[in-house]
Amino acid sequence: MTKMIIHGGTCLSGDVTIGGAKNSTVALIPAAILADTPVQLNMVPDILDVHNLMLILKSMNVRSEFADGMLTIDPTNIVENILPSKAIKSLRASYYFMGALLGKFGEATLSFPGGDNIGPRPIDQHIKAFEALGADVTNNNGTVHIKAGKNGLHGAQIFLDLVSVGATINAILAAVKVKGSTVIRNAAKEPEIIDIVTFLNNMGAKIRGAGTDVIRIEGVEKLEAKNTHIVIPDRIEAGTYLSLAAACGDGVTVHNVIPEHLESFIAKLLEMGVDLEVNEDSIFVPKCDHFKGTEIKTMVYPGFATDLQQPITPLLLKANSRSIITDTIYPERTKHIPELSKMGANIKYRNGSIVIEHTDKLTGQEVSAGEIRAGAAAVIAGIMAEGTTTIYNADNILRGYDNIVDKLTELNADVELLNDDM
Ligand SMILES: CC(=O)N[C@H]1[C@@H](OP(=O)(O)OP(=O)(O)OC[C@H]2O[C@@H](n3ccc(=O)[nH]c3=O)[C@H](O)[C@@H]2O)O[C@H](CO)[C@@H](O)[C@@H]1O
Ligand SMILES: C=C(OP(=O)(O)O)C(=O)O
Repeated sequence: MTKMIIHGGTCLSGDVTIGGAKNSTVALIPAAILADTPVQLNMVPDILDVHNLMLILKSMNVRSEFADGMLTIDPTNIVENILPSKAIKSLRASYYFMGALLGKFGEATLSFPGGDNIGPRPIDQHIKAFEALGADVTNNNGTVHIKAGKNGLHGAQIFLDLVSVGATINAILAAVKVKGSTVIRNAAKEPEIIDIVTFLNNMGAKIRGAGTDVIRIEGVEKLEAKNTHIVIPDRIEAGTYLSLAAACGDGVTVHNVIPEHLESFIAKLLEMGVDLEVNEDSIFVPKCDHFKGTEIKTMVYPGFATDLQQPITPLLLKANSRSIITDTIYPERTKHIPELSKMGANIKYRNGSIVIEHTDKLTGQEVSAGEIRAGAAAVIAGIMAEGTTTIYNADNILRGYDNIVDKLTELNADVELLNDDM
């Protein structure tokens, strides 16, 4: 495990460039095994999730190489194999191998996926989709076995009971090479889903409607990569740096942003009085001294992302009035509260909502990154605080923040990573 040391109190300025989206990349990599040719992805973020997915690929004899944001994956010699359960459990998105392997071999056996500890994360809707496509699914002590039933896989009508990013993508991966027509209704609309569908369609898939709540798929026999797929920018990483820049910046430009992917987040910052300058693919955050508290409810896209409720919290501590956050997606996503409280934050969990009051001063402390975005909140709080903050379990941050130490250092923050045993 790794710890992050932050000497707080610095004022940030300059430029930061956002990497490719974690939540696209972690689906694109499993999707790549459906290809009948080698595949190239560009703008791939250098994050632990990518390295763990590469280990899973290796266990299936799929060669991958990663350098300077370019990831090459060659699935042409893929074999069915037992997947390494440590790597599977290190991240949530390993569940995309369920859909991808089912689509490739008509069968998948996987341990239950890991990922952030943010409350219950069932996969019943993924299973519902696989079953609708004709698969039999069993779960034996955390090992999920999915196998095409005696009539094989077939196109299907899938109605998701709730809007799920993972179930939508898994249904697409399972159905893209299945004979016949599949329709996914009540599908999630996140930009990452459009990215995966763009990747598949460029290889010959026939998928329409990504970005709406009805996705229609005509199964195809072959998927052949003819060009390099460029991963979309990470809207959650962008939101994290925007929050950081508003909380402790003296003029910061965040580059490689698609502002349309961040509309609800940008609207909140503007509503609070953060005077953002939104350009075509960058956002300038000026020095901000006064802003108001606000109310936030996390929602499915295009609503306010659950993954940004913790990163915006340290900024809300600086507002001159109370803020309230209600996470409707993951109501138990509160691992940051005890850690920020230790640092002096006036923050409480009350009646299912997070109540944040103005806090004059944060002080450096020893805290833990209980999950990726709780870790992001601790990083921002640590930079705002007086003194030194040590964040344990920093691997959770490195799961999804590309080159975070270099990016923060470039902005003038005093941050380093150390092995926990030092
Ligand atoms: C790798 C990845 O892309 N992770 C993102 C993805 O996670 P993930 O795909 O796991 O999240 P979902 O969109 O599936 O979850 C949304 C809600 O549906 C519930 N649910 C989901 C599936 C299911 O079968 N049954 C069920 O009840 C979940 O518990 C949650 O309350 O979307 C989340 C919500 O935007 C983000 O926080 C994660 O960063
Ligand atoms: C919850 C998250 O990730 P994952 O689904 O990969 O655990 C996140 O990125 O905030």
